[in-house]
Amino acid sequence: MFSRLPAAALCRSFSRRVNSRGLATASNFVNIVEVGPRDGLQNEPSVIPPEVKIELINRLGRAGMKTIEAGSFVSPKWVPQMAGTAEVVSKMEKLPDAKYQVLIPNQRGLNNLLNLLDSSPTPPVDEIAIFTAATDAFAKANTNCTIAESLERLAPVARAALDRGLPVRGYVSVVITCPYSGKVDYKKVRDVSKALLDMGCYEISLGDTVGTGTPTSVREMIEVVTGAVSVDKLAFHDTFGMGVANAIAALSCGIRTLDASIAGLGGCPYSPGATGNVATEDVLHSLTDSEYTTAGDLDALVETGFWISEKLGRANESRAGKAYRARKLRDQPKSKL
Ligand SMILES: CC(C)(COP(=O)([O-])OP(=O)([O-])OC[C@H]1O[C@@H](n2cnc3c(N)ncnc32)[C@H](O)[C@@H]1OP(=O)([O-])[O-])[C@@H](O)C(=O)NCCC(=O)NCCSC(=O)C[C@@](C)(O)CC(=O)[O-]
Repeated sequence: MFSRLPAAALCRSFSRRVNSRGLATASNFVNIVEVGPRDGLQNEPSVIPPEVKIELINRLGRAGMKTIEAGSFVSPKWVPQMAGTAEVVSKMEKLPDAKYQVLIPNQRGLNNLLNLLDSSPTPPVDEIAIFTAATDAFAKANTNCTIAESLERLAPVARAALDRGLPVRGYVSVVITCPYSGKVDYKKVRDVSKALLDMGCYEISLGDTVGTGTPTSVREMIEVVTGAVSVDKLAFHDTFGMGVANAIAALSCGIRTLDASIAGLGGCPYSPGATGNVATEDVLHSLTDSEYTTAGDLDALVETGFWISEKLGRANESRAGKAYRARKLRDQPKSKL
């Protein structure tokens, strides 16, 4: 099964193309960005010990995830759960063939990261992600400023990060619906994506933060955005039950990077009513025996999904994870149960 092979092995069988981050890509190779340790955990109500976050990142790396968002350097007053990110990234196991990124909201966050890099013998992270939104209402709720103000704030952050050799990924939230101002104008998604690319972002992740997207609306949105932005620089991120269907719709439009979160964890604290992200296990399962290939050991990810769900005392939201676990229990000899 392709999805269980390491990325390097998968890529060898395709004509190689190297993107701006140096990762080998092929026309049907899908990069999955594992956002569980950041987006997945940021909204959890109880304090998660750093050792659990570190173990989660380590397990995801060992399960073959090639891009892992390890945490964020945001204000702890806004998102208390991410307060210990410096400790987490300093102590996590950093595998040489994986990329680790952190989310940065402003110059203060970047300075905190750069101080950490300066005092670390080896860089704990490889790149940063910056974020804004397609509506002023959401940008204000999430970052206390309008879109225009956020772009003004982020431009020097991106420049400084690039000067330090840190590639920058861009997020645009609420690309379909805004929880505060309703249906989103896709032209705004296009313009904000372009502004982030002009700042030097190597890729834009389009977030259906509320999770109201359907394959039809996702295609419509991508069609408008790709009028101005090259398609291989887009990624798709989803937070609700249409995630897998929307991910497949995005792939059919040429998107080759998908954000996903182990066990379907997460969501933005400033998107009221939204449930978790599309589960990594579900995305991997949906690519099984398909025209697409990806990295990641599905068995190890299923176990990791159950492990973190148990640690958090919550239900595992991955349908595929639950089905694989049930099958394994069914197939196990009775003596081992
Ligand atoms: C942007 C700000 C900081 C503006 O917040 P603000 O209140 O306007 O900023 P401020 O400069 O007035 O700072 C407020 C306090 O925070 C401190 N502070 C300020 N910055 C930092 C920092 N970097 N690190 C540590 N501390 C910081 C600052 O020092 C001050 O402390 P005080 O003086 O009151 O003691 C705030 O709104 C913020 O941190 N927002 C982040 C919210 C967030 O993390 N949301 C979730 C991530 S986005 C997401 O999940 C969506 C995504 C990306 O996954 C895609 C999708 O699905 O849509």
